[in-house]
Formats: sequence, structure tokens, C-alpha cells
Amino acid sequence: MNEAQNIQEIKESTRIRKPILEIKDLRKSFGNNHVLNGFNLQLFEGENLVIMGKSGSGKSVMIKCLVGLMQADSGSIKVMGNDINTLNEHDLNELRTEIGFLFQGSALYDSMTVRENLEFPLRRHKHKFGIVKEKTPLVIEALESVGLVDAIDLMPAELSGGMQRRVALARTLILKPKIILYDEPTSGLDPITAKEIIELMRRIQREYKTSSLIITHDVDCARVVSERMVLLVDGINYAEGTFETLKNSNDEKVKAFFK
Ligand SMILES: Nc1ncnc2c1ncn2[C@@H]1O[C@H](COP(=O)(O)OP(=O)(O)OP(=O)(O)O)[C@@H](O)[C@H]1O
Repeated sequence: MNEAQNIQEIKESTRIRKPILEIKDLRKSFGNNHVLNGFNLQLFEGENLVIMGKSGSGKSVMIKCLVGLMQADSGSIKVMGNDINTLNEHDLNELRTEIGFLFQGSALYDSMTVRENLEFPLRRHKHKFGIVKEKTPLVIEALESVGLVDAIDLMPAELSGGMQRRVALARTLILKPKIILYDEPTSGLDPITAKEIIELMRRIQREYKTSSLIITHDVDCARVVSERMVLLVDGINYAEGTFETLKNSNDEKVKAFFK
């Protein structure tokens, strides 16, 4: 596919779908270290979008700005139509419940059972669900989504690394987020377990109709889960397109991602 076809393809998909998340001209520097230099991104409803960038390219900085943990120098970030810079703490917290995270370090609480780990976010975000007296059906529903109902009364230490990650995903899903941010979802997993997680991410997108932003270095993961990809290079969205389009690019900086 040539560049013109690629642009046409993206235009087609953006014409049909509405953006649920929009980043415009995001800039962030630390002294002379200009990390984000006008980064733009649109995540469309129901889309799985992969972001790839070299280590230190600013992916985490971008995510931190996105969830309001870091203030960008300039630019705008809109989540479900809300400019996060104009929201007060209360509204920002409410909006955060629409965003689920599966971060590399999103560890489970070791001293709590799987059930308690899943109940925890329900207690923290009462404003979304009210006080849920009978939490078990919600816990079971979330565990069913990741195929781990049988683990409900186990402790995290009794689970394998892959199972722990699936429980962490269930803990994210219990809040029924509209957007899921995955940060290196397959890192540290063996290839078979990584494949299971990738399949699960696809199933979740289908069943929960979530829109997902997936940060990964894993080319296999990107190939299987992405409908579209954005390559973050030199602080900007350097290249965008489907996996196949980018993989076949002649641009040296793009080629480097697929070696
Ligand atoms: N709080 C901070 N203070 C100063 N510099 C920072 C801070 N946070 C990040 N940086 C710098 O911003 C740059 C981008 O870092 P970031 O963690 O976003 O990279 P990354 O793309 O997520 O990398 P990796 O793939 O290794 O996780 C790095 O040069 C880092 O040193």
C-alpha cells in the first residue's frame, strides 16, 4: 500500500468513528530535554490503537499527561469531549473511572484475595456505582471475562505471572471503563502466556466495546491487536497507519521498529 492509500485508509476510518480521546500539539520539556514536541493523537471509539516508541521517547510522559499526573507545557487533551486541563479535581477523578489501566507495575495487593482485590475499586469509586452491597456478581462477571472465576478465593502469590495479569485486567474491567490504557501488557511473560493476554485484549475489545491505547515494544502484540499504530519518534507522531503499512515503509526510522 502506498502513502496516498494509507492516508485514504486512515481518513475512511476516522470519518466513520468519533474520537473518544484527542491529544493536540502536546509539548513537554524537562530543562533542555524536549520530550514531546507537538504530539498529536486521536483514539476512536472501539479502536485498538498501538503506540510504539523507543525507550525514553516519552510514552510514559504522554500517558502521565493524559491521566493528569503530569502537567504538559502546552497542548490540549480531550477525553470524551472534556478538556482535562479545565476540569477540577472532582471531575477529573470521575473521568478517571472511565479510563482503566493495565500498567507494568499494576500489581495486586498481596495481602488480599483475588475477590478483595476486585472489590477494592468498587469501594473507591462509589460515585460511579453507588454503594454496591452485593459485589460478588460483579466480581464474578469480571473474572469470567478473563477466564479465572475459579481463582476468586486465592491469594495473588498462588497465581502465575500470567494469571496475575489477568486478575489485574479483571480489576480494571470491573469499573466498566470506556478506555483502557495498556502499558507493555506482555512484558515479562513467556511467549505462550503473552499470546493468551493478547487474545484476551482482543476479546475484551469485542465484548466490552472499549477503546484501547496500547503501549508496547512487542511487535507480535502490535501485529495482532492493533487496528492502527502511531510511532512516537523525536517527540511527535512520526508515522501512523496499519501494522502492514508501517511494516512495509521505506522510511529508515519506521523500519527500525520492525527489525
Ligand atoms: N519527572 C521527570 N523529570 C525529568 N525528566 C523526566 C521525567 N520524567 C521523564 N523524564 C524524561 O523524559 C524522557 C522520556 O521518558 P519516558 O519515561 O516517557 O520514556 P518511555 O518512552 O516511557 O521509555 P520506556 O519505554 O523505557 O518506558 C526521558 O529522557 C526521561 O529521562
